[in-house]
Amino acid sequence: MDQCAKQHAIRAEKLTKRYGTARSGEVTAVDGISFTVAAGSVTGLLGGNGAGKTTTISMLLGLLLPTSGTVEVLGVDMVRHRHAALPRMNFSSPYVELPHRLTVRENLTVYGHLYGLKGVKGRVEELAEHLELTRFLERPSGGLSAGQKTRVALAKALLNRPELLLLDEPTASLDPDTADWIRTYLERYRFESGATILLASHNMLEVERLCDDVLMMRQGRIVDRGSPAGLLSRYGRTSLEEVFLDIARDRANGEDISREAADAAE
Ligand SMILES: Nc1ncnc2c1ncn2[C@@H]1O[C@H](COP(=O)(O)OP(=O)(O)OP(=O)(O)O)[C@@H](O)[C@H]1O
Repeated sequence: MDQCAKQHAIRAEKLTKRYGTARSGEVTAVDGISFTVAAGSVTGLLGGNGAGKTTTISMLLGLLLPTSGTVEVLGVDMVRHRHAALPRMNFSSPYVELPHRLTVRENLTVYGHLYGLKGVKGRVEELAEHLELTRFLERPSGGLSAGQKTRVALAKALLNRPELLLLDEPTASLDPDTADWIRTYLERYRFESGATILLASHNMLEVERLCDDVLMMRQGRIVDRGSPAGLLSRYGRTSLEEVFLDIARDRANGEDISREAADAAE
């Protein structure tokens, strides 16, 4: 592995995705973005509804082909050789449901076999214990609460001990207590495994707490990036929520910030 791949878990160059729709013509969901994600970091992908976060994550996973540009994950070109990277990464989203009728154990076991794991039974039980799911293992997945489903989705995403974990809104629609539990779990997982985590989130407190680095998207472009503390100081704000609103509403306080932001986003 070259030095670059060791430093960067993700490297995207001029990544673009256009969707063609019969009714409204072409939509440019991701518009020539270039960015890196440092290995071992927790990086937040932020932006308003429709900014292009899910499309970006789908290209990182190799689920969507870019219209143009390149994307490298763990040193692997995801357009040409994604099968070399997929066993080393995983993904969780509250919007992707596991088959409802299968029990939690059956679902996790099926995924364990799909990932080609050895010792699937033991791994399922270990994760069930870590994520406090043991008593739900024989229950159909469809009958679980949102918080329980999120923990099952996370267990599925951790089965193969991923070096890169992509999370789309990991605490969406969870109560504050359950959301806090998930965040604490993710902090511990990152500390213990050294994994890289890229998370898309609309929860600014979550991002301030978990992320070392933040990529801000608007209309398919990365319009700023930096550490939460760096962004607060650059925008002269006391919370990331205010920074988010400044960026989402294109309300940079004077030209200096616009220029600094453009430099940071490069
Ligand atoms: N399959 C598709 N066909 C056509 N347009 C799409 C498709 N998927 C997404 N889009 C459009 O691409 C743009 C980016 O969508 P995307 O889902 O990536 O944004 P997002 O940042 O994840 O939004 P949200 O926070 O609402 O989930 C939007 O304008 C959306 O309408």
